Amino acid sequence: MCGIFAAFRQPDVEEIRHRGPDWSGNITLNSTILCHERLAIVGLDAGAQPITSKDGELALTVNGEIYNHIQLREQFSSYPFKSLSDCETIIPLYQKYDIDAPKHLDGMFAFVLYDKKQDRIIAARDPIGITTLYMGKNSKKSQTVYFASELKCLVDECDEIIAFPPGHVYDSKTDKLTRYFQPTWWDENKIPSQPVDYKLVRETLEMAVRKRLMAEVPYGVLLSGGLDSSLIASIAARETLKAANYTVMN
Ligand SMILES: NC(=O)C[C@H](N)C(=O)O
Repeated sequence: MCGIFAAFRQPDVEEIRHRGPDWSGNITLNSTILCHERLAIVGLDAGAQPITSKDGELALTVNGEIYNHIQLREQFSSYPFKSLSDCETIIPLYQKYDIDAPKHLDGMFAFVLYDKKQDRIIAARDPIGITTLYMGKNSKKSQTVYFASELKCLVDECDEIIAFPPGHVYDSKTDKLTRYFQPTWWDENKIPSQPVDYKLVRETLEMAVRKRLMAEVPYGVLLSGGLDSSLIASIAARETLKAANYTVMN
């Protein structure tokens, strides 16, 4: 499991080292530090983080898997990607959409992006909070904001800590958290009138499992033994076999 840590306008701290374990990286720009402990899943050889933009003005640290990264690469075909990392697609998304960037991601993620020119930090967490992220402040350093995958990175330094709310984005420019995930089904007045379409349920579940199998490393399924996990395991097994046959035939 990857781990991230960021201290906006206050470098220091080493508490996330135990995660990864494939790579440890950090970058300091102005007085902001971003750290990354990597468990390599996609873009194995060149996906080390923090990732920077070509001009070095943007730096990014991510714990997550971006399922629509191939589509995003196609969308930003003129962006000079440095790696095959799924996470690098967040940089051109930020350049185009600013704090709306997370709206265009399909995945589980927690990321922190630092914009050097603006001395600005953006952080976001996936729509339902699959990936952990905490945010902290220290009342004696009013300018400083901390982010980390684990609470223990922040407890010694911060006197105010929150679990970063799922589906939100933080912007240091306004010092505000904004909800970006606003699904239409949240409107309690919208009661679906369509009868259940079991074929659609099946296809949607299959698609959901398939897109999570994008790893370039071996994977497994943690089973509780109930109906849901058994279904997921059987779809995963079938999809893996299909992919293996396809690879052999080609
Ligand atoms: N695993 C991660 O959280 C980061 C990225 N998806 C990688 O494969 O390196």
